[in-house]
Amino acid sequence: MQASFWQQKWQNNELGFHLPEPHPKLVRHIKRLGLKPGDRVFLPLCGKSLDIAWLLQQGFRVVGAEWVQQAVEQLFTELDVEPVISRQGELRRYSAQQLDIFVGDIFTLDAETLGAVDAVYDRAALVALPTDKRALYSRHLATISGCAPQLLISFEYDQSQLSGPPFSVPPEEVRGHYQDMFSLELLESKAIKGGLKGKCPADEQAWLLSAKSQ
Ligand SMILES: C[S@@+](CC[C@H](N)C(=O)[O-])C[C@H]1O[C@@H](n2cnc3c(N)ncnc32)[C@H](O)[C@@H]1O
Repeated sequence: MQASFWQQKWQNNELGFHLPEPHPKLVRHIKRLGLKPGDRVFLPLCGKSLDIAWLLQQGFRVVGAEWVQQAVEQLFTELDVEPVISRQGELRRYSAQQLDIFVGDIFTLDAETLGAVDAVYDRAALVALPTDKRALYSRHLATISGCAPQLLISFEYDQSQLSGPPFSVPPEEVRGHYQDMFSLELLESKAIKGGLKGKCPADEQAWLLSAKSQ
């Protein structure tokens, strides 16, 4: 997926992925990340997800990465917060109290720029990337986050029935990306009511990834 694909989605307001409420699996499973108030949670490919506002309300700090500036501007408008905008290498950083969003390609974000994170929450990030990018992404994410514990939400469906994104990333693929660095626990797997995009039978899965001790 090129930047232009996502730019167009945002420009045309084709935001089927954007939920009108915090993701129920985040709300249900956040405790498993073992976070304390003030801890910093990283949301790769964050869009303007309402999960961000929810995490801030729970007393966490949030850091995100998002390619499309329009998405980030909408996020800050909807939060009713004025960002301080600065340049950081190839990225722009939109900051406010407790919140940093890096605007640009996540693959250009390094650990130093990202800063310390206590957990990663991946919803519609791994599954938004095409096959050839997912292995690169999972390694990059683990590297820049220092193998922070991760709550990952993925989809599994018959890829021949629907072209992504979101792509089907079945359990064996999730394990293939992460099992050398993390212990994986499948927290839940449930059929999506009405199917994915109202068309295709699909399961949505929540995973807890905990770093293996070195
Ligand atoms: C499917 S949406 C999910 C957004 C959000 N996580 C949510 O749950 O609503 C994927 C988002 O990732 C952004 N994106 C795609 N590729 C990216 C990349 N390489 N770097 C940063 N953001 C990217 C897109 O612009 C889009 O907003």
